[in-house]
Amino acid sequence: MLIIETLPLLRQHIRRLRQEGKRIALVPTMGNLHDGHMKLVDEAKARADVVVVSIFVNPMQFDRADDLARYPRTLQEDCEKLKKHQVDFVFSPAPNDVYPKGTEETTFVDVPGISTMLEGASRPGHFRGVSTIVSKLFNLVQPDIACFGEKDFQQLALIRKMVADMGYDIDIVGVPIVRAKDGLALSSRNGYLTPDQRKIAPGLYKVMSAMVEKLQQKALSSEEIIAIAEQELNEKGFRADDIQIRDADTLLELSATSKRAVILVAAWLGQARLIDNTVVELAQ
Ligand SMILES: Nc1ncnc2c1ncn2[C@@H]1O[C@H](COP(=O)(O)OP(=O)(O)OP(=O)(O)O)[C@@H](O)[C@H]1O
Ligand SMILES: CC(C)(CO)[C@@H](O)C(=O)[O-]
Ligand code: BAL
Repeated sequence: MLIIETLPLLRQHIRRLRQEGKRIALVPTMGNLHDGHMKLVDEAKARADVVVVSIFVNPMQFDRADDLARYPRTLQEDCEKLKKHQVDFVFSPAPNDVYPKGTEETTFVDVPGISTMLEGASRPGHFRGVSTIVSKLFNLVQPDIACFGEKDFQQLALIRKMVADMGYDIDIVGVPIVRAKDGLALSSRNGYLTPDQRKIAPGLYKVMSAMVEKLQQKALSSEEIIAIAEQELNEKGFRADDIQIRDADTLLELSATSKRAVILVAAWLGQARLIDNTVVELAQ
């Protein structure tokens, strides 16, 4: 496994791989890798000749300086895990090389609509940062496929629209959420939880699962289901942030023609803002 830190060296290897006709998969990450990331890596491995994992804590997608400063950086442990999964290349560039002019003055990619709704409204500028860095990674790595987790449901929708709108010839693979045995979706930010908070954390999945049942029973309106969920979360010790039931295909409000709903939950637990989601097929 080769760890590459500079853009010219990465370009050199990509040029060679393309000349050799290799099929390249990209797995973009911010590091502090867990089994969720490894599932992305394994999917990539199964679909390509060469796997490139990028590890870059992208300053442009953080709307809060404290969130960026404390984001866990564990490059050595990450590389050991990736080596065990037979990854070929780790790309771990320095922020100054990715953004030589800083993040304010640089050219950006913005996906209208999706980038300002839901998580985009809670985290202003976040999705502009995501679409810009992913676009830059696509240009550098020139992958045939790229894997993203369904845990970041809106991010996956954003990337799919960017790829369609910009005409990238890249197959986007969505990978189902990997959970701990107690239901908690794996996430780097789970590391911010104290042992007591970690015991409360699966409550987010439980409340979300109860929302699924209520939605399928059709006895309550979406507003009523959301209000109950907020109350349940707050009673468990969370601070409910944003709870939504949307059309899974458009991310807009549910309508009579919606085929699938997505329940999106975001709640604070101590220092961690946890997110989760689940898709519900709607009987017509
Ligand atoms: N539990 C999971 N199951 C499946 N995919 C995941 C999971 N957690 C993260 N991913 C995916 O891994 C990729 C990199 O995510 P990232 O490095 O931000 O990790 P994270 O654990 O989501 O961290 P964060 O705390 O920032 O949310 C994204 O495509 C993300 O959706
Ligand atoms: C896709 C991504 C690596 C871009 O920085 C990030 O948003 C993430 O980890 O999901
Ligand atoms: N996995 C999403 C990246 C972020 O929270 O910034």
